Amino acid sequence: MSHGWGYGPSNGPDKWAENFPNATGPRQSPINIVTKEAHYDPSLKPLKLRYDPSNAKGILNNGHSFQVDFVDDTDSSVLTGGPLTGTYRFRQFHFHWGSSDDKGSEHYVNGMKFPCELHLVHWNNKYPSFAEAADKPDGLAVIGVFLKIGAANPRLQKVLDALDSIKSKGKQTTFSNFDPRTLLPRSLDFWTYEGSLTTPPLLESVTWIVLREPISVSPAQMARFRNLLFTGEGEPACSMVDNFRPPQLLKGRHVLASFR
Ligand SMILES: NS(=O)(=O)c1ccc2oc(NC(=O)c3ccccc3)nc2c1
Ligand SMILES: [Zn+2]
Repeated sequence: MSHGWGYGPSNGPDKWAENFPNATGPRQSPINIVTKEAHYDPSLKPLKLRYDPSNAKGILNNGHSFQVDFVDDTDSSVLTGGPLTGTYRFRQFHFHWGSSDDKGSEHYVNGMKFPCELHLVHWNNKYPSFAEAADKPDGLAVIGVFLKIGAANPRLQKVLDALDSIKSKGKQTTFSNFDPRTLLPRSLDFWTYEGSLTTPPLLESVTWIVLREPISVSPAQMARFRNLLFTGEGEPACSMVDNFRPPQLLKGRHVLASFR
């Protein structure tokens, strides 16, 4: 059985190009955001997020991260505004993190890494489904939020408390009545650029919207992310840590800023 992609020495980001040719494409993510080179664009609109907490469906360990899935068969949880044209339906959020607090984020800011990064994944409702949207240049919009070490974040508690029941790959449980807006910082100032999924198949279909203001996470809370396993029940346990792709070449792209 060919080993699937992952984050280890034999199947990690440096090996992905062997099976996923997008890996060397012109609009790959993540990137290092050099703030002085981000151009303020007054035509960018404020982000508009409307999430219906009752759309929360479940939480799943997918073997690469864990994700909280939302029902996306109506326009009840959507993202509009910012750099976007049209309406993007919210589908799921997930995280990337490190084995220690000095790494973990996928995007960097002026070369600075954060211990964790939250991604909220949305798809353009001009397409019939996520799958149909996922390979279109304007198909997806992902909001990235940095987590920085500080006081314990009470908004993370419900998510962290659910992790005990999805420790190994393939495990899932119900997760209901949750408003992802509670995970966002006060300011919705953002950088935006055209990029890709940061995991295989690395589809170049993502308008990235990375928030400038991080939210807090405590070292004890970070430890709970690291209790998860990449591996399934009955396999030799491998801690789910360092599930991040390093920054990719800009290849001529420009990053825009919604703020001066
Ligand atoms: N790190 S990332 O770039 O945000 C990223 C990377 C890879 C992803 O694959 C999916 N698939 C679905 O959400 C999905 C939604 C509905 C049905 C099947 C899959 N979302 C992703 C986000
Ligand atoms: Zn992600």
